[in-house]
Amino acid sequence: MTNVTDQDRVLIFDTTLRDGEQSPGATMTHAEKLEIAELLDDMGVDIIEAGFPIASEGDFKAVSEIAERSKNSRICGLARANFADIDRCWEAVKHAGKNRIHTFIGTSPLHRAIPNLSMDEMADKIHETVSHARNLCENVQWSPMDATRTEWDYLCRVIEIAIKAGATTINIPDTVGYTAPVESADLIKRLIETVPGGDEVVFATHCHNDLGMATANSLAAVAGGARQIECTINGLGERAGNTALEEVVMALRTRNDIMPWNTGIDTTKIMHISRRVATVSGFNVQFNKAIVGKNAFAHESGIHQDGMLKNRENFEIMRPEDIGLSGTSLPLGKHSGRAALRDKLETLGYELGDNQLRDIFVRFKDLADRKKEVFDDDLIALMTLDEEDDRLQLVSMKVTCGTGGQAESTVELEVEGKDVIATAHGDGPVDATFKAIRAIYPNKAHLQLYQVHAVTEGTDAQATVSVRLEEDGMIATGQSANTDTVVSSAKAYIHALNRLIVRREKTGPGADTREISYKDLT
Ligand SMILES: CC(=O)SCCNC(=O)CCNC(=O)[C@H](O)C(C)(C)COP(=O)(O)OP(=O)(O)OC[C@H]1O[C@@H](n2cnc3c(N)ncnc32)[C@H](O)[C@@H]1OP(=O)(O)O
Ligand SMILES: CC(C)C(=O)C(=O)O
Repeated sequence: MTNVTDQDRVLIFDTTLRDGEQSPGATMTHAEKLEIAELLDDMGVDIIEAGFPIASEGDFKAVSEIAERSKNSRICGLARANFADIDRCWEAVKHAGKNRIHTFIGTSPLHRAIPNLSMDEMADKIHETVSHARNLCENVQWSPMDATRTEWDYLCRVIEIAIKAGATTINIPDTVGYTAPVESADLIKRLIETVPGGDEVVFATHCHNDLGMATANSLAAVAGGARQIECTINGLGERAGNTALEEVVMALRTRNDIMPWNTGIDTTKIMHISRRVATVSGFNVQFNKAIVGKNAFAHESGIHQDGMLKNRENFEIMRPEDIGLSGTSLPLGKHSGRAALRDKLETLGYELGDNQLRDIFVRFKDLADRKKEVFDDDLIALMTLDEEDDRLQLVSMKVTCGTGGQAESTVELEVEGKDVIATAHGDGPVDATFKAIRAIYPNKAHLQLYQVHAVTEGTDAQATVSVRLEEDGMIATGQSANTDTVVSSAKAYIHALNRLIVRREKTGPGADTREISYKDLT
């Protein structure tokens, strides 16, 4: 085992600002780095790897300022195996109340070939550089890069040298995401047991996700005796990324029965920092990403929604509140059932009997078949529109429009039980459609208002159209919601006309002296 005093405690080492920033395109500004470091410090990250100070003036300044501002976390910088890197790193991290120099060199046969060093020459370099780092800083981490592809005997030898030279943490990087969970646990366990002094340092695990096993490998390493997990927010990092902080932390918390190790992370801060890192890095989180994906606590299908409404534990192993979300989301879509629809309508203030629910459910499914997600406004629009007593009903319509000529609209209406078709041309598809409706049902009503709102998000948003007609001082308004703006416009116009007809009738005999005349143009 390691020298972590509390053997149940796993240290969280966050490298979002170093390995995370190495994701092509994820570069963050100075101010953004300071903000993320503050959030990491505030959420209880034990060690923040704030950058690679020799890499650039900007990295040096960022690490220095993060070190100056740090409150609780230990601030660490990365350095290659040479004095210049280590000195520069120390210059930056020395401002922190708690600091660390992290120095590394590639120890696998492939990586030894890069600087063209023999095994003995590399061993000497490790001794020199770790000793140098330790003379500057009492907290030194050493990493044999590509450890999981390094020969066992050589790995033991160089780790022993680093420990003797003063390293306090030995990190075992799976640099190319090559290892598997069983191997990861076994490697750490055997290193701790075999390397002299192995039980006096902290062993750490640094996994990459090339085969999608970073989280599993990190947790297996902890089972093998590692007491520090290196990770990043949202799993940001080189290639397929690093172990995701939110995954290992929530896994340890949720399955503490079989993984009895704790972290110091305030998990309620996870969602906020995940969103900030996504924004500043420009790397959106995939919808189905564990813990922080948009769908991680969302249930659309009817059977799941019904189960959730009866008991959330039916389909949730964590509480969304534990990561800082306000609650579960039950988005309505084509897979939803009556239970979720009724629940949602009730929260919107609609109390429905069974028959009403049945009717609205049919209309809801019809809409959901045309739309990815049905939002609250969609439901309100569905509830508001009642087409029961309409004299004029839209049967079908077809519109041709574009460049090089007037728009043409052919509309088929059912007028008091009889189907009538008219074709008209106009200045755009809506104008042509209104003219076709007027050809079928002539009237002298003036169009006082025509308004379109996209009430929901996306290109498949529902367009809510409002139309106001005025005839002889009588005003009638109509509304409609549809994913097709022109269809929505036609329906709103027809809705207003229907209301006008009712108004005329309500003003008594003689009020509507005009005959309803229409032409069958088919
Ligand atoms: C697995 C990891 O994530 S390791 C960290 C990787 N991160 C980065 O590389 C990001 C920051 N890096 C940089 O800004 C630049 O690479 C710098 C400033 C560090 C170096 O830039 P340059 O001097 O132009 O070198 P360049 O990047 O072309 O090559 C890397 C050099 O470092 C050497 N090197 C690589 N790792 C180590 C090491 N651990 N110890 C000593 N030298 C090393 C290489 O052999 C090569 O040296 P050479 O130029 O003498 O052949
Ligand atoms: C510097 C080391 C720890 C690294 O990032 C890796 O090996 O992936």
